[in-house]
Amino acid sequence: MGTLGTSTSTGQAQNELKENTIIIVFGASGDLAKKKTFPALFGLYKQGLLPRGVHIVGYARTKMNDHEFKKRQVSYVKGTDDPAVKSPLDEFKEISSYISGPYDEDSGFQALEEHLLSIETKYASGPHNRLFYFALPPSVFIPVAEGVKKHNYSKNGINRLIIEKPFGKDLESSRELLSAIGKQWAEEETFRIDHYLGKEVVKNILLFRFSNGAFSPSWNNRAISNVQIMFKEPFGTEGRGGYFDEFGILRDILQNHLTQVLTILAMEPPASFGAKDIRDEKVKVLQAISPIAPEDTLLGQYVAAKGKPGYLDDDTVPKGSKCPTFAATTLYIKNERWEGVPFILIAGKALDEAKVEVRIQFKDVTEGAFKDIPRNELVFRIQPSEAVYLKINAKVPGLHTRALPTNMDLTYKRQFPESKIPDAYEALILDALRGDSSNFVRDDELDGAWKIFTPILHWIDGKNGDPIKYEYGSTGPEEFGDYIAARGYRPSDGQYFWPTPHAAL
Ligand SMILES: NC(=O)C1=CN([C@@H]2O[C@H](COP(=O)(O)OP(=O)(O)OC[C@H]3O[C@@H](n4cnc5c(N)ncnc54)[C@H](OP(=O)(O)O)[C@@H]3O)[C@@H](O)[C@H]2O)C=CC1
Ligand SMILES: O=C1O[C@H](COP(=O)(O)O)[C@@H](O)[C@H](O)[C@H]1O
Repeated sequence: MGTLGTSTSTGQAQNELKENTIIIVFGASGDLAKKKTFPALFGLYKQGLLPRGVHIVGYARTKMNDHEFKKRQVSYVKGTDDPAVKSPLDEFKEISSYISGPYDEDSGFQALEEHLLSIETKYASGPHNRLFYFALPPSVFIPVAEGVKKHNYSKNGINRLIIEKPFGKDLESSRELLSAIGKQWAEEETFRIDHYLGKEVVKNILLFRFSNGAFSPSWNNRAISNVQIMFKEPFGTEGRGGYFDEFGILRDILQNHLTQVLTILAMEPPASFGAKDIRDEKVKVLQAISPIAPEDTLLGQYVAAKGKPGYLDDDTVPKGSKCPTFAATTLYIKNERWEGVPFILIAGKALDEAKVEVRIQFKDVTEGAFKDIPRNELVFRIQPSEAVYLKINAKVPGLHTRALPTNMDLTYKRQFPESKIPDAYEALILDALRGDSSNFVRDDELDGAWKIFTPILHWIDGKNGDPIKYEYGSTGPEEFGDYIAARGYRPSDGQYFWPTPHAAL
């Protein structure tokens, strides 16, 4: 079986950091570091996938002693330890350390450098590599990128920089960010992470599309009516309101995660599965999409219900904020393959369930006996319970002629019972260590995505488009059903009776 990414042609990852490597996590006191970055690093460590002799260094302003840092660092790591034996978790804590310092003063980076050098004296001579991970708010990306380049850039080894989204707030600020960081860091050194590109089912879309000839003839506007890419979370901002209110659901989820998924669904076959060819094709999709129109956008904000607080009840949210916590918007790709097919992006917080999925709805069967039968749908369930399934109509067995929508089902747990589904952050950090940027966001992809979203974001920031209230724990604004119906979506559940006089026996 072939593999994707830079490992395809050579069978070997390129410029892999195999030893003498320190991973430095900025923002080590924060939510992302605690919930995702450190657990992913531990996951890789446990599997023996980090470079030999690796060290992890956390950096942030918060003053913490070693004990406090390590307690926090592993607070989201799953599994229990047997206190009688030295566990991988103990080892992981031993190779980790913490330095506190500012993000905008030389002194902090100088202290960090001393610490890094003291670790490196224990390494064998030869190149010393450094992977810098920015688990930071974008407001400090630039000073930290500059400080690190000035004081902490390894002179004799490989340096890499992983930066978290959101990359800016609109096209202009994103370009400023790109340009400021680009002055110090080469594009090949910069890995812009969008963790949805590390999710197993998202990675499967490429393979599914381009290795299954059965689907190629119908992957276009002749067969497909509409596509929904939907993100649902059953909890609200809960303490992250300060961050969230500045960005809103469009910048938090739609402009990056869902748009990235869209490009993979819609791209033309790449010349190869190398990083450049894949990203070239994704950029072409973005360039073929017009900016989003306000009339194609439905905005919502959750209110208190079922004993749960509303968005405006969160102390970290400014009073009277109009920030959308739910959005549905429709993108049209102006090319021969996709002309006329609505790609509906939907994301909401505090909804009725946790679910992220892509739903590709095929057109009705043409005139004739089955013209009213439910449509086929191909669903990629990204999470939870990863699956790909195709809704098809089948005759119910028996002496009657009744058709029922049923599923051809590839549920991962059933189909691959032995396989562990990797965590997205584990997969992407490993890619960065291996120098494979296929699943990271290139500068022109970012530019393309911001061009599509900036006008609607400015329109919303100008206090236009009052969000519609929806209850915590609901399916979103009541208008949502009509919104997707108006864009061609038809629910496909229910039974179907054969349209003949002796139908339902
Ligand atoms: N949390 C999550 O689930 C996800 C987050 N992200 C992205 O990761 C990045 C970090 O997110 P998250 O960890 O949630 O954010 P936090 O608000 O927890 O910030 C991380 C750390 O940065 C420092 N910090 C926070 N605000 C400021 C500020 N205004 N100026 C300087 N330093 C500040 C704090 O450390 P100290 O004060 O100690 O220096 C904090 O611990 C963001 O870009 C976010 O969009 C992406 C995907 C998921
Ligand atoms: O980037 C973000 O993603 C998380 C959801 O990530 P998931 O892997 O759990 O689906 C979201 O909660 C957060 O608001 C956003 O910044």
